[in-house]
Amino acid sequence: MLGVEHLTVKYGSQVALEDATVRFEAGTFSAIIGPNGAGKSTLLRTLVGLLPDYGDAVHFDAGHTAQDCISYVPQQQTLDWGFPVTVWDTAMMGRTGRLGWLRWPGRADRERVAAALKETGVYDLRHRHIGALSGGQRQRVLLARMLVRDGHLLLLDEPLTGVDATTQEQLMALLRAQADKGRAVVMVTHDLEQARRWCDHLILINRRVVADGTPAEVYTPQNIEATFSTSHLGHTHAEA
Ligand SMILES: Nc1ncnc2c1ncn2[C@@H]1O[C@H](COP(=O)(O)OP(=O)(O)OP(=O)(O)O)[C@@H](O)[C@H]1O
Repeated sequence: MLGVEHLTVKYGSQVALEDATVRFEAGTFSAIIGPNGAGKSTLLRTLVGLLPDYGDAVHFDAGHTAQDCISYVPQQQTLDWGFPVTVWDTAMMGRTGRLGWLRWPGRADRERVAAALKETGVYDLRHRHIGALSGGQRQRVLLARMLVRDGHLLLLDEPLTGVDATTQEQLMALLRAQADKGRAVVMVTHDLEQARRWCDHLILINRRVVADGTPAEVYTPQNIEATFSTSHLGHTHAEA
């Protein structure tokens, strides 16, 4: 449904990803796993279209373009939580557009937002400003904003960061259910155990794709060693 072929991404002289070829299918919950600096966010950002220089390496199935089918949830800490909007308005942005009111929300939009906030467990907080939420509550609001877009492809960058164990399980179940409805769900995570339990497709990366397949195929001591034995965090040009 969506994939990259022979993708190499450089930031200046630094190689963040090298010759990566991966594919994500509808009805599948995929996890991209690797250490800090492995290129996970870079892969996701390329898929979303945030690195337009590499757009040629991204492939969609016929009839789709990125804009009409992707719902992207960036890392929570990259967003401005001081912005004076409520939980309700933030979720509504998933339908009406981020900058201003591209169109006035109608009854169907309000019903969709209410349902998503209930599904993610933050409906009772809908009048609260997003700055006054806990980390786990913020993550739930981001998921609600993703759900209301009703995209076919859900791409999430570390959705479990700062979330307690009970909430993590709820969020995983919610994403699993989205895949079971026929959507392609792709999550970046550090949590190999969690991914193994909930996902049906694992991709281990450490600048290169180390392993790609079902949890049974991928989850081997050799693959884990090869993925996590070296971190590319802080790699310099000389090291690369
Ligand atoms: N905008 C940028 N400019 C320069 N270098 C960058 C940029 N973004 C990422 N990098 C570098 O590219 C490499 C891959 O980064 P990326 O964010 O994709 O890794 P990651 O696997 O998501 O890491 P983490 O688990 O720490 O979030 C890192 O070495 C990082 O320092």
